[in-house]
Amino acid sequence: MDIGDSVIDVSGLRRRYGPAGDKGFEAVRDVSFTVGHGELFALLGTNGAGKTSTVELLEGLAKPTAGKVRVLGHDPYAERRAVRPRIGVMLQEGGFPSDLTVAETVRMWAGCTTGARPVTEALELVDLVGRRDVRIKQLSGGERRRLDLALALLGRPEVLFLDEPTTGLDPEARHNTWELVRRLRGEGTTVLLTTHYLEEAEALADRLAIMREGRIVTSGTPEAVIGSYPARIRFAMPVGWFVGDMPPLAELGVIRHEEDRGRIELQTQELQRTLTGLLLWARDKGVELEGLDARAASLEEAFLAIAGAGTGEPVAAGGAGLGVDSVAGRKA
Ligand SMILES: Nc1ncnc2c1ncn2[C@@H]1O[C@H](COP(=O)(O)OP(=O)(O)OP(=O)(O)O)[C@@H](O)[C@H]1O
Repeated sequence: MDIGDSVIDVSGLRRRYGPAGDKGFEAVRDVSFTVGHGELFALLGTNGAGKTSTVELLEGLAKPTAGKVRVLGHDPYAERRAVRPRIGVMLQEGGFPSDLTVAETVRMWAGCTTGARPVTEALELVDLVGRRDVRIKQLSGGERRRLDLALALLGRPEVLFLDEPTTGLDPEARHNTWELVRRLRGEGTTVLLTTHYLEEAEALADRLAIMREGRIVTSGTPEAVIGSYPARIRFAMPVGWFVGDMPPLAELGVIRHEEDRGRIELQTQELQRTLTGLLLWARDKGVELEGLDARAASLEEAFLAIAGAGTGEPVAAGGAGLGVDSVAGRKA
């Protein structure tokens, strides 16, 4: 399989809990996306947005109410036997017998896995070799999470589903997990990640989708999603100078500005143009822009604007349509 071939293909996916009509609840509403070979795709959204309900359909754990799912070219529910040995699944709750040790658990799991990695290799991947003889019930929450990951990786899966893989991990363990996920992706593993950590999605994802109320409301590369939100320039005007002394803000590409006790914030979709205009003006007038700070929007800002908005319709940034689409783009 070549890079770019689609490994996960989802179209018109719907999942309803309970009966049709008012008594039931449709958690996934017409979701479509593809994930290419060796790509890392992150599914984001607030609690209850429908991420787990979607991922469970991809893992073959439930049958969609409507729509199509293909993983490695197969229907993961109807053709579970063809798909299951080639995927690795890290659920939110592992739920292992708590009296077994770490090594016993991995060995037990390996017994049900074709072509399993040796126990030590699996534990090395997640830095748990030193904890191999500890009982599951004595592990910390973060250590259990790492064991969940080791088990998901046991069969050297071609497709890896990671449901909030770093929840409860300390910063070092989180960064180690990121490195491992990057390495696996570098080796050609396709990864579908759900996470509440936006910096995790920003650091790892080739593309991401933000869900709200069962629908994908935005998708694209992290750069494209972030780029559709305005950058901000902040500074303080020296005493005696006012915004009105500057060139007309619209001519500098400013789409919005705020002023609070001499602190100015300019928002722009054209950071370089606005900043250049501002700095040329300041130099010409000999104005010192105190505490000057210019930065692009963060994924967090974009996420809050998109995921937090009230309706099920695609969200507009600064009044304009987002226009961000699922054009494939890969991180180097
Ligand atoms: N078995 C179920 N029966 C009825 N409703 C359910 C069931 N499972 C989930 N839901 C509902 O479906 C919606 C989507 O839930 P889901 O777990 O997919 O969201 P999520 O995006 O994964 O949330 P989180 O970030 O909290 O894990 C929620 O409103 C939830 O209450």
